[in-house]
Amino acid sequence: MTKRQLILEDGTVFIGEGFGSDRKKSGEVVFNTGMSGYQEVITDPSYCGQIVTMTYPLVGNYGINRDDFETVTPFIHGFVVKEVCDDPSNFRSDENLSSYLKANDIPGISGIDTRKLTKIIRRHGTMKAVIADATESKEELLLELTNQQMMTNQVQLTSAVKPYVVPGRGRRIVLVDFGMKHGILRELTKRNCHVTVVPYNYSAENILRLKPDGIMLTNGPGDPKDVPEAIQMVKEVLGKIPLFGICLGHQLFALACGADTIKMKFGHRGANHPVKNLELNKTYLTSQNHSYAVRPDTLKETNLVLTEVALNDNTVEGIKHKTYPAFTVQYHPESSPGPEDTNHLFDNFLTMIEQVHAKKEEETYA
Ligand SMILES: NC(=O)CC[C@H](N)C(=O)O
Repeated sequence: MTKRQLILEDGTVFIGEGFGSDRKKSGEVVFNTGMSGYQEVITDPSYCGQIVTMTYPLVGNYGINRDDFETVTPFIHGFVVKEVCDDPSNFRSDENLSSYLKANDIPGISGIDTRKLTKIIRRHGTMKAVIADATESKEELLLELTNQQMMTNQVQLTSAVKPYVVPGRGRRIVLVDFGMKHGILRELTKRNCHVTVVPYNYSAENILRLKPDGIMLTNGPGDPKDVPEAIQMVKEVLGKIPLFGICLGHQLFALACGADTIKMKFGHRGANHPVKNLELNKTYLTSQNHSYAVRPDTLKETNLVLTEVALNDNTVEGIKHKTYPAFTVQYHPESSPGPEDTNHLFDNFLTMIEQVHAKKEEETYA
């Protein structure tokens, strides 16, 4: 095994063993607290450009299988673990983690103190980092890293390029793809929806032309303010078609309604984030992956209602429109990976669509 190094922007150096690809790559280093679900994490496009470290100490033990991909092409820039398992044991396993990362050009580093790394990120906030061969000069790598810009406009890389249809016999949903996790598509097709997936910059006019029963905004990487086309589109479809948004989709909806977003110090990434639904007075365990959040103080001047908050730090986790059929969540009701406590939100979306249709019919035939 080759010795590799992980260098952080603040000069901290971790030496470990390489696995996966042996190329040098930099990115924003973040941590995920899930105890399993590494395959879904690696293939979640919202991590585009990030180096992900898992806080759970053993990763790779059930291998990589053909079922759990969240996208075909992974977008993460590096993977950091305490211990990597090269001999997975699971009936679904097709290959080990290292060979999967190697095939997808993603460098990995193992054998480092991931608790220490996580504590540094928590104290300092997320920062730039690079994974490189241990023989490379630390000073030069650090200089290179300091001069590098954090990645922006990642949605352009992760979104679908052209629209496509996943046929079904149920309600017609336009799914605006900012870097969609396949879990979202799965939840819609499971409910027989006829889904038209469209790119991030598809106009409101073109969406309305498809005569959808509902519009869904997916998750996606980076800063929501990097996607002004989508904010404009949401403004134009709002009130016309029922809308549901997840994660980046939630942030874009908030911006379109006049609220603001901020970058968090180190974000939320994991499979056990407690969220309280203020309307139902119920707490759910949720799967999360976000760096940005809606500013609660900016909701006052909008037509939005705060519906859910994170119990760990009061982050805005859910909002809805006061008058229009539209609601969004910051967390992942499609889970993958994580608990399925909030899977019913897809049913709520379809119920909302039925109610809008029933009302329209009533008005037409009254
Ligand atoms: N998973 C997501 O959609 C993440 C949204 C946004 N990129 C953030 O980091 O906050």
